[in-house]
Amino acid sequence: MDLVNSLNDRLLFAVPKKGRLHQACLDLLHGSDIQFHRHSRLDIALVKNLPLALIFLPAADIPTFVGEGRVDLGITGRDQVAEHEVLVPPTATTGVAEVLDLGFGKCSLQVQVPQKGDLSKPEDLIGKNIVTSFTNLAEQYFRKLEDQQAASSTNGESNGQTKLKTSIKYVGGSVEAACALGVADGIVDLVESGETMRAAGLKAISTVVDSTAILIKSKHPSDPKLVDLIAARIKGVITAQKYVLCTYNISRDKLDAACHITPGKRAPTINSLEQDNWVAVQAMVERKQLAITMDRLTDVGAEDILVMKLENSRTG
Ligand SMILES: Nc1ncnc2c1ncn2[C@@H]1O[C@H](COP(=O)(O)OP(=O)(O)OP(=O)(O)O)[C@@H](O)[C@H]1O
Ligand SMILES: O=P(O)(O)OC[C@H]1O[C@H](OP(=O)(O)OP(=O)(O)O)[C@H](O)[C@@H]1O
Repeated sequence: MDLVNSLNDRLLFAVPKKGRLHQACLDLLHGSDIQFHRHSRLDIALVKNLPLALIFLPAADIPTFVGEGRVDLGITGRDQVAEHEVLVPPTATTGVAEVLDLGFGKCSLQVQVPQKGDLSKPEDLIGKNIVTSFTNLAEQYFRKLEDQQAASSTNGESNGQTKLKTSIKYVGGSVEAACALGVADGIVDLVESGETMRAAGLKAISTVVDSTAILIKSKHPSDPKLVDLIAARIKGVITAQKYVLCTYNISRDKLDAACHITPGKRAPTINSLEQDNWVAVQAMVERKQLAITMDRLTDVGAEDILVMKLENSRTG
């Protein structure tokens, strides 16, 4: 099969080929009924049931391919998009547009320094050595810091474009080792639980950007209708993961209090029961609020509270 020719007339969708976002993306594709078979060692997979091809790329490269318009859609971290967009002028016709926040892959890009030592605030790192995988964001961050410092020492007159005093060096991974190895005074790296940072004897002193995985599209996708369809399917899966369906019985005189606790996405569904003055209520509840919602429903007199997992959804 001539794989490259069979990409013609297909929407191209980039997915992280490895790393922290890979499995969650595969689960999302599965939930969206995007069916494909990926041959081993091949980074392209044709989708069987839609005019779509998946391109498996490193998360860091996805904003470039989507931003240049070579690929129509992609999933990557907001941090990676921010790193790429630093170099895209605001008026450019290239670059990416965010379609949807996917909620997973939560982490923060933070400035970190050794726990033991004299460095305690970002300004202390001006003129020192920084190691990071996010050189554009780090340069932008320290440029702003240096400009602010220059402006305050010259009563507001900053000359803006002088050479950066802080040295920013790129490494592709294991950034946290740089301070212990004497290569850096501080690092700019991702933190989720903070375990990696603490294990390396580091502490965070500032946040450059907060991140989650996002669905992005090029500014001129080849098939905007198909982009909308894929986005709607993915949104359906994300919403189904975020909410559960809660049902309960309650007497009519307590209904107002109960509906206040479970207002649903639009409004709760209320059906009369055969028993006088009793109704059955059905409403979507955010999964993370579930336990507290059930406690409060019980307090106002709800009975027979049942919770159901959502398989998929299409909501407004
Ligand atoms: N610890 C983490 N917790 C949550 N999300 C993370 C974490 N680390 C990274 N991410 C997200 O995943 C994206 C890809 O990072 P990751 O380090 O997994 O990629 P990679 O360099 O391609 O993979 P690998 O590190 O396996 O070579 C990051 O840009 C960020 O958005
Ligand atoms: O706060 P934590 O939960 O410890 O997670 C943060 C770590 O996760 C990522 O690295 P990853 O493990 O993906 O490997 P890498 O260093 O090769 O990028 C990131 O670069 C941090 O090192």
